[in-house]
Amino acid sequence: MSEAPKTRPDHDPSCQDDYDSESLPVEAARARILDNLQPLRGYEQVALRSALGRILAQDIHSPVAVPHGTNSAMDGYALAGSDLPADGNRELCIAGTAWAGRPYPQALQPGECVRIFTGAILPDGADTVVIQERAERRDDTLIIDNSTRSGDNVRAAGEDIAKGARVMAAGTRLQPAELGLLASLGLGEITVRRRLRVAFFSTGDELRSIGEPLEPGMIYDSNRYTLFGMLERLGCELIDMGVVRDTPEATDTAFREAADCADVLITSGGVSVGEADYVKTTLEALGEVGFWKVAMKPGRPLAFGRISDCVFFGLPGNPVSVMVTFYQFVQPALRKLMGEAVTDPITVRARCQSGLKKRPGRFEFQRGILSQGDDGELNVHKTGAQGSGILTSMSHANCFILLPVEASGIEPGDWVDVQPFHGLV
Ligand SMILES: Nc1nc2c(c(=O)[nH]1)N[C@H]1C(S)=C(S)[C@@H](COP(=O)(O)OP(=O)(O)OC[C@H]3O[C@@H](n4cnc5c(N)ncnc54)[C@H](O)[C@@H]3O)O[C@H]1N2
Ligand code: MOO
Repeated sequence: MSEAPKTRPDHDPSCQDDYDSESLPVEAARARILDNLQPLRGYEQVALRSALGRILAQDIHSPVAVPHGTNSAMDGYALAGSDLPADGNRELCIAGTAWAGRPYPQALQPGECVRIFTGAILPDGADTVVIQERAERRDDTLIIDNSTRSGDNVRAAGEDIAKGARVMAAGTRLQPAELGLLASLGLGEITVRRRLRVAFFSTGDELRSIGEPLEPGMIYDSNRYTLFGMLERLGCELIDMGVVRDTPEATDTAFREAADCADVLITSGGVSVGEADYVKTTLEALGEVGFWKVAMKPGRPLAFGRISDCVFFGLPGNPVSVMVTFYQFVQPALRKLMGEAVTDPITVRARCQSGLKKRPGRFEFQRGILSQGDDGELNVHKTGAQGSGILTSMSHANCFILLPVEASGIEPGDWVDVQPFHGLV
């Protein structure tokens, strides 16, 4: 019987590393990227239904008050607050009906009320609605008690949005609530930022595309699919350049092509120090390298630079490193280029239920599963082995466990900072 291979669950063979002085701290790298980028110019007019996920180009000021008129929040009877009894009961004359969309056309006289339905405009002279459960109708007479206060059950004109008020700021990503809000203002066409054109390719002679046979030593190219998903979600216009061979010539040609047609180029692999890693040297030859090493794990070799006007990100080849560097650096950068108002992702404190191995000197983004205990406390545990090639660790996770540079390991029961994927990925 053959012996099963020996595995060390906490051992990460992809990163047996010391962090040299050239590695930038995570925060400095993020700042260096964001400080270097400005939102790109270019707007387009789109129909409201095509605006989902797009970035608003201009502030929106409301052309109308919302609600448009003062109206009833409940089914009942509209009357003047001054006709409410201070104590005991009171009889009022029911003068007519106000329907939603068909207002009662006259002003109320003292001692009168009208039958009213939710959403119907209050007639002149009325400022209060008595709900039907608190009133008794006898033919055209209404008997009310003293349980209603003046102004009850009424939605004032403009209580949600005053006419002329700023309802949305430029830089807002339009979500379903915003589409509804814009529709409530009667706006059918919206000015949004143009889409960002992002070219991407994988490097590596070991990569095969889906459908091709896998010869020994070959693997399927997964990074282009992860990148596709992350970029598509952000609403980018994608230019998928496939797999580029590990040669200086092929890398040079691909860089030039991308720089001609894209705002941003993202590559994966070939950014480290191996003989076949041509990304950094090609970037140096054709453009400028901002930096290429960050004191983090996973994702230490991360190149940032420019080829003329095209912003460049060279992500490491390891599949987890691609995702971590994308979410931590590329995504905020793309958002800024798109003109989106960028906010930091939220972090929460959680009690760590796993022991976590870590060496000081680099920031680590371990993958975790965050849950809430019966006592309401947040707990997190890691998703098994944390190697940079173990993509299931991202698929099973719902958060990053953030381990700061100086941390040297976590004992079960320690508190840790956690960045939930919700809103991030
Ligand atoms: N002597 C050193 N070796 C390495 C260092 C180092 O500092 N000194 N850094 C290590 C770290 S950390 C990483 S991360 C990798 C990054 O290297 P590259 O960006 O050059 O990436 P590759 O060598 O091309 O690939 C790494 C790994 O990922 C696999 N891969 C690559 N592309 C894909 C893809 N599209 N889909 C799926 N998997 C992919 C590739 O086969 C390798 O296994 O370098 C370390 N080495
Ligand atoms: O595998 Mo490396 O983990 O990107 O830092």
